Amino acid sequence: MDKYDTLFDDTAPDDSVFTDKGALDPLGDPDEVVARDHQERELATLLTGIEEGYLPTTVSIYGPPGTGKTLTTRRLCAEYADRTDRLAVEYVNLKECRSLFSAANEIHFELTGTKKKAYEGLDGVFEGIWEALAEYPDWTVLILDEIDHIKHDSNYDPNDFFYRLLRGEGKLKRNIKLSAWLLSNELIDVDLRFDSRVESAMSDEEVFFSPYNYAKLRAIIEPRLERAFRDDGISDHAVDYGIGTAAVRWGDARKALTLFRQAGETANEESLEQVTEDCIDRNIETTDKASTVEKLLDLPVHHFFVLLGAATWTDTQTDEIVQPVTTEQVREGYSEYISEADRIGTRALRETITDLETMSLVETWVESKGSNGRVKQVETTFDPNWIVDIKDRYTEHSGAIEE
Ligand SMILES: Nc1ncnc2c1ncn2[C@@H]1O[C@H](COP(=O)(O)OP(=O)(O)OP(=O)(O)O)[C@@H](O)[C@H]1O
Repeated sequence: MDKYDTLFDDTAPDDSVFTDKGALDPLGDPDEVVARDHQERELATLLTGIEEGYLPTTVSIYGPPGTGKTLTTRRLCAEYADRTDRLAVEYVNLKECRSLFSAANEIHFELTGTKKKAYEGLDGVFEGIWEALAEYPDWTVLILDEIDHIKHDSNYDPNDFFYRLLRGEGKLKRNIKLSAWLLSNELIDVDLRFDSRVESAMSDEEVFFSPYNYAKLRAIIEPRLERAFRDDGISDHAVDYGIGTAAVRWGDARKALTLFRQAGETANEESLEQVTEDCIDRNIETTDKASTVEKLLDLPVHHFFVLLGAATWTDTQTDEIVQPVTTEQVREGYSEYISEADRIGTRALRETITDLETMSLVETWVESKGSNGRVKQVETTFDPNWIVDIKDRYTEHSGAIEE
């Protein structure tokens, strides 16, 4: 027996509580969309509009993470496209796009399999998009996932992107019937503050995905638990408790699946016969932390360092992080990380704090300080050590500038 035999022997699951752990993979494609009847009906009504010759220019599909927006929208569109020759559906995820040019190019790539060169600019990319769509069926739904990752960049602002997408000359000239379905956590026009020409080109259609309550989460999770765990691999109490906790804390199916997978791993590590409530309890914070860290790593550079600025004030005696802090302290903390030439001004910093509050990463409130007037207090909604711990990872991941 060589060292690898021993290694594989040691790590092979032994009396595992799982029979098919993959059933808890949130990226896996479930057989059925459940508990979204209302949204499925709304989306189907929009799609069947082509039978009367109408699809809205835009549909805003929004709601918190893990509420089934991507799954439901893609599934509905694919099912309908299978039933008619008149509709094509394309899906593009914009999460990794660092500029508006690259976002448009990603759409171009999805339609043609090729990318445009930078010198062709946004106009060149959109011309390529319209040329490609001219060969498509009568109607096209373009699903743009994580559209909230689109931000102002040094060459274009989101209005330039949307105006071309909705009212591009090449589109009007070729009479292309394109409906852009915009998936995001916040309502996109509120988030990006569109100008009036973009506002007027957008339709009012909105479909909201609310956080899952206990009953809905149970309908989604229970069939997956049955596949994932062996008979008696998880106690009924743990199932109730895990789903209840996930519904109250997050309403997010992705986090609920992750919580049960990690709880199962804890049971295995401790050679337990069953996943218990205690296994669930011990993984709640891990699940919270994993999803917060993912969110933090995706923040734009100044948002990240402003937030870090709010998380790095320490007590000189105990070395523990102190919160809440004032806006002025946030600014000082932020200045530690970003060189003077690259820093944003006070007004932009205040707006960044407001953005962070909208993303539920900080809470703020105003306190009266007697003769010193009223002072805004800022506190992270998560353990501040989490952002301190990932500073280097963030810098590597984003190529951010540091002093
Ligand atoms: N209604 C549902 N029926 C079955 N599975 C679901 C449902 N909702 C969510 N899930 C599971 O949760 C996973 C995450 O859902 P989905 O990606 O659609 O969420 P989302 O709202 O688009 O999230 P985000 O805003 O983070 O992109 C799905 O891949 C699926 O495994």
